[in-house]
Amino acid sequence: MSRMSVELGTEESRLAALCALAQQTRELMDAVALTDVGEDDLTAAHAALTAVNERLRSVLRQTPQPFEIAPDGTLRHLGNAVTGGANPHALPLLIEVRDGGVRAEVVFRPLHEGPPGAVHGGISAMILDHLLGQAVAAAGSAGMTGTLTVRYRRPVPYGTPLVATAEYTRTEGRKTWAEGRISLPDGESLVEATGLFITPSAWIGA
Ligand SMILES: CCCCCCCC/C=C\CCCCCCCC(=O)SCCNC(=O)CCNC(=O)[C@H](O)C(C)(C)COP(=O)(O)OP(=O)(O)OC[C@H]1O[C@@H](n2cnc3c(N)ncnc32)[C@H](O)[C@@H]1OP(=O)(O)O
Repeated sequence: MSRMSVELGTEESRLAALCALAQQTRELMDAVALTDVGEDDLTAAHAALTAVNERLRSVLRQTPQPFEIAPDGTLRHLGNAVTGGANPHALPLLIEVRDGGVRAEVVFRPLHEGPPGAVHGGISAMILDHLLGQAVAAAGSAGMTGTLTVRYRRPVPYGTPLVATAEYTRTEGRKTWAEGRISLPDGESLVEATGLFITPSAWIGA
């Protein structure tokens, strides 16, 4: 039996197929947001999607893909709304941990529109919430967001490569603070955030 035939049909192979479906779904959502086809095409697409929807709903989980240890030993959360490869809502954001902070390259899409021609402020806040949370987790103080303060300095464009970064700042007991921003590649900051994250007592057995 070849190595390929052993891997096919494993859970990892099924998860890869699920992530590919999620990516196709993102592209579908982008197409729905931008399509300018006529009513006949819209009606036909609706019928085709109804059939796909019914097929997928024939077997449903109670919750999205879990937070888990991947076969390569890394933590992953394929169901996460910001980073999850299996979640069509996620960009998905790929976060690197480095130099005492976290960093991700982001290209927002027309799907994320808030004010005409710019990204919705809630979407920017969501990305920063997650990135700050990841920065405190990387510093060893994982927690839930208690407060998030966002300063919107410039409209955030979609279709443009941007950089999002965050760093741990300090800890007092179960409270940890972090700060971050979404910037243009030249470093100009568009949105800045500070956040307080609280480690629930249950996570530390306190
Ligand atoms: C075993 C599992 C291990 C898991 C490991 C995970 C690894 C992570 C890896 C990768 C990270 C990914 C990154 C994700 C990022 C995304 C994060 C989100 O979007 S989180 C969703 C939005 N946030 C909520 O839904 C919170 C809802 N609120 C709560 O659950 C509680 O209120 C909580 C945990 C925040 C606090 O509850 P209490 O019971 O633990 O804490 P009390 O005892 O009430 O307060 C402790 C101290 O904190 C202050 N405090 C509490 N809530 C506050 C708040 N909202 N703002 C300011 N201060 C607050 C209190 O005044 C108190 O301060 P004093 O000690 O008296 O000085």
